[in-house]
Amino acid sequence: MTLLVDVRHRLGSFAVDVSFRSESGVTALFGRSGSGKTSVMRIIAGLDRPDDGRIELDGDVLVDTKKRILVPKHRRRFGYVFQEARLFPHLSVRQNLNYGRWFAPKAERRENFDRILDLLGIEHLLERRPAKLSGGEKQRVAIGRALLSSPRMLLMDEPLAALDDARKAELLPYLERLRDDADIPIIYVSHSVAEVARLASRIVLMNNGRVEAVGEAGQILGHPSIAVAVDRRETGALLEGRLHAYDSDQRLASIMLKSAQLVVPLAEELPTGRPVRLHIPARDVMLATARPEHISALNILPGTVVTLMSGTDGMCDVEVDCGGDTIQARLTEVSVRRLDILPGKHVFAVIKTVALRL
Ligand SMILES: Nc1ncnc2c1ncn2[C@@H]1O[C@H](COP(=O)(O)OP(=O)(O)OP(=O)(O)O)[C@@H](O)[C@H]1O
Repeated sequence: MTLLVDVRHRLGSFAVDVSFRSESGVTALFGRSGSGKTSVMRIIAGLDRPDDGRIELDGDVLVDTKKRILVPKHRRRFGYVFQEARLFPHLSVRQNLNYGRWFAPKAERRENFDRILDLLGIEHLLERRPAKLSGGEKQRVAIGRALLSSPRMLLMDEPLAALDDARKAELLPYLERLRDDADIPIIYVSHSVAEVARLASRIVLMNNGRVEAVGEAGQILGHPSIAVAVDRRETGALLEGRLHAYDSDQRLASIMLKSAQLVVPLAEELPTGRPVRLHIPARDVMLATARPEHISALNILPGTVVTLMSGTDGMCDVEVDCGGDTIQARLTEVSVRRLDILPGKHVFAVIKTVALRL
């Protein structure tokens, strides 16, 4: 699946001018509040007509202002999930789900009801009314309803924003399953680095109505331009690995990276071999020039300094290659000078275990 977006649109004093391509998997529209994410999503959805531009999905032209083509919203066959679930309160979960199914063209009304119930873990909720569901359960039903319309693409606008942290944590694994098993491309609007780090395959970084950068999630989250979207405190490296082992007594998982291993807190066991992602904020990484001893940190990785990027705040971000994975550490300029940190120097990256979360 390839979505091509190249549009310009004025909203009062705010101007949207974006151009990007999105492939399958989850493409996150990521940026600060007011950067224009929802405005772009509305144009893709067909809720707003852009002043100028083109949108194309797999060669199918949805918008071409020059040729006066504007495929209406209901013909675009997209599924939508918003911040709030917007379920019909007077209908049961089963009836809400069937409502979604009704929108699928008959020829494409795939018999995937059971598969979707299983994917989202909602089979036990079928006879309940929305008022008797938690926020996370409501969102799972809303996602199920969207999927049952056999959409060509799923548009999700901050689907976790209205949930508390516990419910967010509960819903995230379902969104991961959706990404990995449902075989449907997703455009996901978010301003949360934790969500995007966990879910996005690609990131379209938005700033003031424009695209600041586009690329693989790890590449964008580790790039200095990410500062337009997140506070510097949150920036860091995104690493991919596999669950190697789980210690249920200590509730610690061991994650195999390219060649290094990390220990990460994990409340519930996951199958070994499962791919996982870890976002390691640079502020939670220290550097030492000799292997530290008598230290509480469980994660001490040998590596080689690759680059140094000085900020304007007396801090310096140091990239360290640890056996093929690049980790970022934020140090004061004073420490950089004191330890004589330079490209090529051998160091040990010390990562606080409790800062890591799967
Ligand atoms: N219909 C409109 N008329 C005028 N200005 C608008 C209109 N819709 C949005 N805006 C402005 O456009 C800018 C971008 O808004 P948008 O909702 O797209 O941002 P966002 O990145 O999705 O933000 P948030 O994360 O807060 O939802 C904001 O300054 C907003 O006030």
